[in-house]
Amino acid sequence: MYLLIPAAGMGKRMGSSRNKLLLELKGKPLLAWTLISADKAESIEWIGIMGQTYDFPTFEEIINQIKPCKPIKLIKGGDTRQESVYNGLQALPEKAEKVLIHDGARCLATPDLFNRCAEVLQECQGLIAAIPVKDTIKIVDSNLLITDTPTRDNLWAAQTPQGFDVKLLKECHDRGLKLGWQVTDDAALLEKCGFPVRIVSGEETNLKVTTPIDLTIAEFILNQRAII
Ligand SMILES: Nc1ccn([C@@H]2O[C@H](COP(=O)(O)OP(=O)(O)OP(=O)(O)O)[C@@H](O)[C@H]2O)c(=O)n1
Ligand SMILES: C[C@](O)(CO)[C@H](O)COP(=O)(O)O
Repeated sequence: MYLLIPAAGMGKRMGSSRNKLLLELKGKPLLAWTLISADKAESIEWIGIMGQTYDFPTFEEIINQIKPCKPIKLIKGGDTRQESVYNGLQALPEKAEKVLIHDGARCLATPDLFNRCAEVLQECQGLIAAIPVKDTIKIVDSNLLITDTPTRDNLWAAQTPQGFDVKLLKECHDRGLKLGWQVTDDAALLEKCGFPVRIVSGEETNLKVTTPIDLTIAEFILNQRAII
């Protein structure tokens, strides 16, 4: 299975002056934790990382320290996650038929989650890891007045890995580019094109490190894992 890791963001919500994936968590950059887990997943045979070119020297240092047993390719990222994934898809080896895409910022995903997604992807064209929403969600208008309360039973919080047939995902990305769609995950492109996307049970601990409090929570989770 081929894996693409979008890692070209800025981390605005983290308030960081550099790519948040280079911030340290228990003595290692966030990206290192993501790579270590992907490298441990037996189902993954090749890893592409999309980054801004000015971060490549630091990415190379991280890779040299981890010494992954899989080939790693650095790919120039874009201005949005969507563009970064688009570039990643163009850089896949020609023989790649299926691909998993996993945010560099989801640095706590376990090897088991990668393996489970890879296995299910053998039987479908598109999937995402997701977990049932625990809160009651409100839809609000521009005046902060509630307009609706969707039934929680139908609500799932999207995570990554997300996995797809390479040819189909490329077609959906091309269509999105042509029609100016802006989406925050790859599944949304398949949805808009009318293709089914399956849910795979995600992990509650698979948070996306987005704001400063997420770093504290991620450290707590890693400390718990070290004890067990
Ligand atoms: N131009 C971009 C923007 C985001 N990403 C990646 O997409 C993932 C999810 O994005 P997010 O958590 O939103 O990261 P940032 O864009 O860095 O954060 P922010 O939106 O707060 O600036 C991250 O691994 C990020 O590096 C990317 O590859 N290319
Ligand atoms: C793909 C994703 O991680 C699923 O939760 C998320 O949509 C990334 O979006 P963001 O807006 O870049 O945080």
